[in-house]
Amino acid sequence: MINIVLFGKPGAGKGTQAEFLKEKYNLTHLSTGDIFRFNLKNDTELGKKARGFMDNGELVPCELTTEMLIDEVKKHPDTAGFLFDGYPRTINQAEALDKFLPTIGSKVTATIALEADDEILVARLLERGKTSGRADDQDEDKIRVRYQEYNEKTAPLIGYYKEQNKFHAVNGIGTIEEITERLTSVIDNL
Ligand SMILES: Nc1ncnc2c1ncn2[C@@H]1O[C@H](COP(=O)(O)OP(=O)(O)O)[C@@H](O)[C@H]1O
Repeated sequence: MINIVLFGKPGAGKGTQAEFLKEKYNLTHLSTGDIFRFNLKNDTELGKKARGFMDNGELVPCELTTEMLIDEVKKHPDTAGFLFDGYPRTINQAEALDKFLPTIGSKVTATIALEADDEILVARLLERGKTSGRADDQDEDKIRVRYQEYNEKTAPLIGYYKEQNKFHAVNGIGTIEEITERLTSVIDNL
């Protein structure tokens, strides 16, 4: 089983690249953002609990997120592996994943970060907000909160995975195809 954590700031292109990588490597793509948005749209109990946090650009509490993620993983017992997109986003979540995966005989294979400058990313998000209907992409203040959340809570994961020799970074600026190529060359050399 190969488990890849796609890592990067909001707007870095994780979702776009995940679409290609899941096909190429036959992986199950789990995007916590997408799962939350599905629950929001369908007004589920989980959606009701997550809405306020998401609309403000804040992280949803870890217990809720981890429980949801583990439920999703368990739905795919026969998969060749997972592509985690948007999870883990805190040290607490990374530790939860490192505790859970061994219970299904697995582990994180590698974390790959898509890197890009903040100004480029904010511009991308505002552009996406024009068409995606995502409330958190339409307001610069909310975007700023997401970057604060990233810097405070998610950036420490770089050190966490570096210590485990599992951290790889690729340049996230270029055409979609160029970036896919950079990612596949990392994965093919794992
Ligand atoms: N691992 C997580 N932990 C807590 N909250 C999360 C997590 N993943 C997604 N969310 C919530 O969903 C929102 C949107 O997630 P996502 O689409 O991955 O965002 P982005 O485009 O900012 O990377 C986040 O701002 C957060 O509120």
